[in-house]
Amino acid sequence: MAEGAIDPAELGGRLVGSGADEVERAAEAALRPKKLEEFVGQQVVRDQLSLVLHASIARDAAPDHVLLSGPPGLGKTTLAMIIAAELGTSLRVTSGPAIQHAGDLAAVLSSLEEGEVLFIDEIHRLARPAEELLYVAMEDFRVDVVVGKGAGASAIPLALPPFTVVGATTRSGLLPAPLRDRFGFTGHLDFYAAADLERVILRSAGLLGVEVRHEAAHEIAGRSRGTPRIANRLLRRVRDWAQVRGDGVLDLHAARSALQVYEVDPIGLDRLDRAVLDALCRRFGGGPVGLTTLAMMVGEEPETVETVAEPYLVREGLVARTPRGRVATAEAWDHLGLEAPPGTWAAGAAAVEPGTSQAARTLFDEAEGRDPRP
Ligand SMILES: Nc1ncnc2c1ncn2[C@@H]1O[C@H](COP(=O)(O)OP(=O)(O)OP(=O)(O)O)[C@@H](O)[C@H]1O
Repeated sequence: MAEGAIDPAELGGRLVGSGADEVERAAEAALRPKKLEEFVGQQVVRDQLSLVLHASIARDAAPDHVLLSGPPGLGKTTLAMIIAAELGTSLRVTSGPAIQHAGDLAAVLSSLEEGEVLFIDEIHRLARPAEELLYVAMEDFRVDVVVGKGAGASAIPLALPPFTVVGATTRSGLLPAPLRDRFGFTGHLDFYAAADLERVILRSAGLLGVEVRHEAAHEIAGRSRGTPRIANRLLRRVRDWAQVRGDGVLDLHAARSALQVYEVDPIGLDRLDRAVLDALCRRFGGGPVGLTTLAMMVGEEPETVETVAEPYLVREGLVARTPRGRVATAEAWDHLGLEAPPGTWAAGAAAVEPGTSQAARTLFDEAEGRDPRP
């Protein structure tokens, strides 16, 4: 690597993608809040959860099962760890995709100790037989162990000690109602306000032992897509820049220069996001255009465009999903510094319906199976 170059290998992917790989998870571990009071923002969920936990501690009983829903990188795993820590118990971790058969889940459940917290990430991806086993375990603290095969098979009930399931999901709409109903408390994590992300950045900078100016924290927060994981990731990249090309202090100049190197624009769009907008507006006159065609134009798989770039573009009101395909909103044209020509969807939609971005968000929420935001 050339002297002064910044190595993006640690990222293992997109700088502003909200998922995380193994390498990144290790970097994140050091920055995780350990107590509820250190968990920044999400005031409503924090208050509600605090009541659930303190009541259970006062009663000396395992709390109700907890379901945490919300997009990736907003703190579901962190909250699960905090729940176990606040209860003074240990956390067992598994995930929907890791459990292939009901027997795998039975093995995990039957090894739980009294009061332990079982964290099931991506719980909406559990296979149906495992789901059914989980209902019974959550409700009756019992698993039925099947012995033998075929007509001679019998189920031997095995009592489990009281425990608490913390389920995390990015798609709560996909959870079957019987499973959702087994959770006594559901907390929905929403994207963070910029002021909260600034606090996340200042806290993380303290833990990393770097000096960050308020204006720099503000700048990074504004480009972090409402997501603490991205805020921490951008902070680490700005730290790299400051150490390699600056004087080690994370000031506004360092923040802007580093984020320019990584092509993260002032509202947090990266190269793929901009390529999608560009193709939509310049190549397809603002759409509507089908996902496959759009993906082909930007040289990506349709799934990548749909799951990686599109959610944020839709949330920001730059792209709308209509029954006839993707369309660029007036905000998208604006962001690219272009004027929506007459006859485009944006020009027409803006004239008919002034709250274009709200309309786009509503479409997105409906597509995600969530209630449209007010
Ligand atoms: N409220 C918060 N305050 C401070 N840091 C936070 C907060 N929420 C998340 N973080 C940080 O963001 C990173 C990602 O959080 P976490 O892994 O808990 O997200 P997640 O919702 O479980 O994501 P995924 O669904 O991808 O597993 C962690 O490093 C964590 O420390």
